[in-house]
Amino acid sequence: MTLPPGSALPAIVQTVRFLRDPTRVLEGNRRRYGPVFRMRLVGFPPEVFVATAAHAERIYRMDANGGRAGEVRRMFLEPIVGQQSLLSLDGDQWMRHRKLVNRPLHGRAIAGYRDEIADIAVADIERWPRGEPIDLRSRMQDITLVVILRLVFGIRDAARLARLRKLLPELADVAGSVALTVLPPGLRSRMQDSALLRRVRFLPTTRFVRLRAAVDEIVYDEIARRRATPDPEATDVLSRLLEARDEDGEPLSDLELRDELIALLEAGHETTATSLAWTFERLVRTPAVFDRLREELARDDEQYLDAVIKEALRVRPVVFAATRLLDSPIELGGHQVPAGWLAAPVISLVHRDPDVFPAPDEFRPERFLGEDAARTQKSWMPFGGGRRYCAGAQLALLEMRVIIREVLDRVTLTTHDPAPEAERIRHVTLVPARGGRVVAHDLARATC
Ligand code: HEM
Repeated sequence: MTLPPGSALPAIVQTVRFLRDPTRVLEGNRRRYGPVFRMRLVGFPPEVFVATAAHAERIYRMDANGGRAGEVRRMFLEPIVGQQSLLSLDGDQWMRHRKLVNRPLHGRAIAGYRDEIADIAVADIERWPRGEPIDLRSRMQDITLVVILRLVFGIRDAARLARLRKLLPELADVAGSVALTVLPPGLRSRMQDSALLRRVRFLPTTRFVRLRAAVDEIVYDEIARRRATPDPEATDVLSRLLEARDEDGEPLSDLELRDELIALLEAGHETTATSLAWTFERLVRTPAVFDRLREELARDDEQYLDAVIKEALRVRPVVFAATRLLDSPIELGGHQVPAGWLAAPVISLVHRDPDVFPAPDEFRPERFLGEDAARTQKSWMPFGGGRRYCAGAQLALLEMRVIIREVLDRVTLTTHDPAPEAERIRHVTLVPARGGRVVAHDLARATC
């Protein structure tokens, strides 16, 4: 059996092209080589990409045995999320964490969050300037950051909340900056650990270490305070994790709790904010859908809202691939993929499969309503798949539902530019190149 087909261009050329326009490169490769193709990206093992739900499913099935997602993510995320979180662990350790973290992030545990998410959103929307362009992605980041700090970290103290609201975006920015991520991991950690280099202020590692230390000080102090005075009524995720015990009756250590909190923030804050920004970016450019959504919400029917959210996550999935590192070889589409390779279901390509989603570039929430909905099920994977399926998917969908409703209850949004915003790569996500720019108008004034 042969290796999957792919470009013979040098890795550096493939990488530069990919970073400039990932969707176009991936689409181009699918057209040229079919639904299973290989690429070389600088600094990473050889990688196979797949573009159909059936092939993606085969890769997700490796989660039980032979596919490591944690090791892949550590290549990007270890400096910020550490080694002891759901994002970065594999094997039995990962399973122990997953069981403990799943409980506070599911079903009834988060159902009670609705009102608090709405209050956080309303407080922010009230402050939006009216009649001038705003960058929706950063507005949404503000909202989803406070949601995580209050409902996941359980922070109530206003001064502490304000401090983390300032520090965390700065930390995320420097952690994801090109200057830091291009450094090979070994060199990066030596630079971070060197007392001498830490005095060189302009180095990205110096700024990163300083910010991480400032955040850690607050997070560890919060953990210590809450251990000292547990509140049995508290419903935030940290309070529940402090109570949680594994099968051997062991709690999570302070280090594990720290890594887990930062991982939930890292995985859950920008992804949700960007998905919301894309949803509005699509809505303002598809007036018929926007009008129908308003009408259905006025009737208090959320079915169409759910379809809008699904369609936005389909046509603009923020995480474009759910990558695994292969422990053992796998056969994909008649090709042999060796152990040691990366294997990535490309979510954005699966979501554009024209056999499942006719006219895939159109924003058509109706695909997810009525009889059509059933055949989309296996091919809709914005939250990944297999055992590593997003642990915060229910919370993310709840946030999106509540925040969109609160926005539409208060303002109407318009754009002067009918052209779609381009996709720009940021860390492992695809964000709107102009930040999801819209103009907000007070509802009362706009409708009179
Ligand atoms: C719309 C928003 C979100 C999107 C699109 C999203 C997407 C994803 C994707 C694609 C993965 C990788 C799955 C895989 O490898 O198969 C993932 C993993 C993860 N997500 Fe999300 N996510 C979102 C929101 C959240 C939120 C709100 C949280 C928690 C507060 C969260 C926590 C996690 C965690 C902990 C993982 C790692 C799970 C594991 O490996 O066991 N995510 N997410």
